[in-house]
Amino acid sequence: MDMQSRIRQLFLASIEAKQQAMEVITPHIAQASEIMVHALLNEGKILTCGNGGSAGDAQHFSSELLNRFERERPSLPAMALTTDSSTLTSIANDYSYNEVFSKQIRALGQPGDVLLAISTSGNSANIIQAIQAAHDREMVVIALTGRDGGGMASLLLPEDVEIRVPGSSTARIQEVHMLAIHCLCDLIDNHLFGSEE
Ligand SMILES: O=C(CO)[C@@H](O)[C@H](O)[C@H](O)[C@H](O)COP(=O)(O)O
Ligand SMILES: [Zn+2]
Repeated sequence: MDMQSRIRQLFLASIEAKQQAMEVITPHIAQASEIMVHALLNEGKILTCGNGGSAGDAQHFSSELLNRFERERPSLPAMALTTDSSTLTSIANDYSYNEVFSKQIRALGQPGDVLLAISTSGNSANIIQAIQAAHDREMVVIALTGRDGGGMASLLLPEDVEIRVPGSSTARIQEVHMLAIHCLCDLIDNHLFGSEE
């Protein structure tokens, strides 16, 4: 296959992944945005984590809250747990890579805060431990997953929300995760600062 055909094929696969996901995850994105708005209105903050591309997604979301999304508005409290290399390397070195997020959550998480936990497989051990730590700190968990939700899905409590993207390609699931994150930013801004068409 030539390069341009391959690129078109990838675009079409991404469009199809988004169309399939739209039917399934729309209500869960709405529910997740309500939980985040409730936390932000009650002095809560949002902590985010993920590995690889999902670490980038976690940072993408927190920067849009901390700085701005599409309009001028006050900064909102969010923090990615993926960025402090001293903390990450020392926890991984002294304890285990599986604890790089959970240890930070046990220190920073407060009751009423939200954890946005991102994993396409739902099976990354450090994300699973992050969810356990968030529950211990009485935080609500929003899980962005894929495939069958993995170990993350079975850990969630009734007050948590899973946004599970159908499909099995990590790349396609990540592309839908990014759209879901922008939906969350849009819904949060509209709720807190008035709707914009
Ligand atoms: O971005 C990509 C693939 O598109 C990779 O970096 C990918 O995020 C990494 O392999 C992650 O470690 C996968 O973890 P997870 O989504 O299963 O939790
Ligand atoms: Zn990637």
